[in-house]
Amino acid sequence: MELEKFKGIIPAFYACYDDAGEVSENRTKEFCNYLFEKGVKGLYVGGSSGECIYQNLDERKATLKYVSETLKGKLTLIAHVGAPSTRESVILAKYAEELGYDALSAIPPIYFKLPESSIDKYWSEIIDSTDLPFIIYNIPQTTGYSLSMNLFKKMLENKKVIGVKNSSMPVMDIERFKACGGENVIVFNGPDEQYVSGRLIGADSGIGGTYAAMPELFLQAEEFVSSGNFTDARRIQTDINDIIIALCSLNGSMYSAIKELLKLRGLNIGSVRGPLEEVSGEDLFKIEGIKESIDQAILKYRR
Ligand SMILES: CC(=O)N[C@H](C=O)[C@@H](O)[C@H](O)[C@H](O)CO
Ligand SMILES: CC(=O)C(=O)O
Repeated sequence: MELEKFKGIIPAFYACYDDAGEVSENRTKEFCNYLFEKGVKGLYVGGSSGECIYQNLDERKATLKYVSETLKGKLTLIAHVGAPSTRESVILAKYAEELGYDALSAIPPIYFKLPESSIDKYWSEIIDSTDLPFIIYNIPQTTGYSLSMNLFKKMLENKKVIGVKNSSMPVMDIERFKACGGENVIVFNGPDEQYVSGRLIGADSGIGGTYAAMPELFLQAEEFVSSGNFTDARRIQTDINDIIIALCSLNGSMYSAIKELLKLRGLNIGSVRGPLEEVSGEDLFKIEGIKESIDQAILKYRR
């Protein structure tokens, strides 16, 4: 399996809505082109940032389709197909394969706290439904399940499993998954606030929810890491973290803050879907300052 195409900055794609809150073909395609022009490696479509659990099957399929129509063959496309039931996940997986996606990914089952045997079965049924490679999504803070080394090893016995996107907070988890998987397995850094440390401890690549808000800064961080310039890598991580903390300190959800920020950066992809809340009142004005910080950080490191 050729893993190079998965190595680089892979933003998690946001849900793109029109002003009435419906999935928007135009805005989805505009967002695709925006990120392509920034120079990212690929996209992770339909995950947390894609508001997957708030969209029905048709809406998720539409988004997968618009993205592949715009970027197939141009960027590495990963389809997140995790859904409440195995049945729906398999429908999405087969559809992503038809559309030419490069890989599938899924969170563990949500809502019921199921035993590990059910998680194994869930992922395996998705994997068996197509010929695509599969990336496990470990995100204990939202799913309540923390991937065990046992299940990780067991999943790796299936050659279609190429890696894990690890969003748990201890960077050591990345080191452990990498030590267990070795060279032929790809570990993606999840927490954007730890991109640099994740890469240093063994992550081969990154998939993140705030990359699309400031792709320039993550691309620059990656360049510092890969060229061994750790002083600047650490400095830019601090600038990134100040920005993420500012985005998360507003009323409303982080995704709403990011979408308002993107409007100031010249791209309108609508707002968020309830129960996610919109940023409102005084806090809306603070986003102007966050945009300034991003602009300044971009200039600071540009040579
Ligand atoms: C818990 C969560 O959503 N994690 C995302 C995925 O790994 C991250 O990319 C965050 O969006 C990011 O680190 C900001 O906190
Ligand atoms: C990485 C992320 O935020 C997502 O799952 O969409």
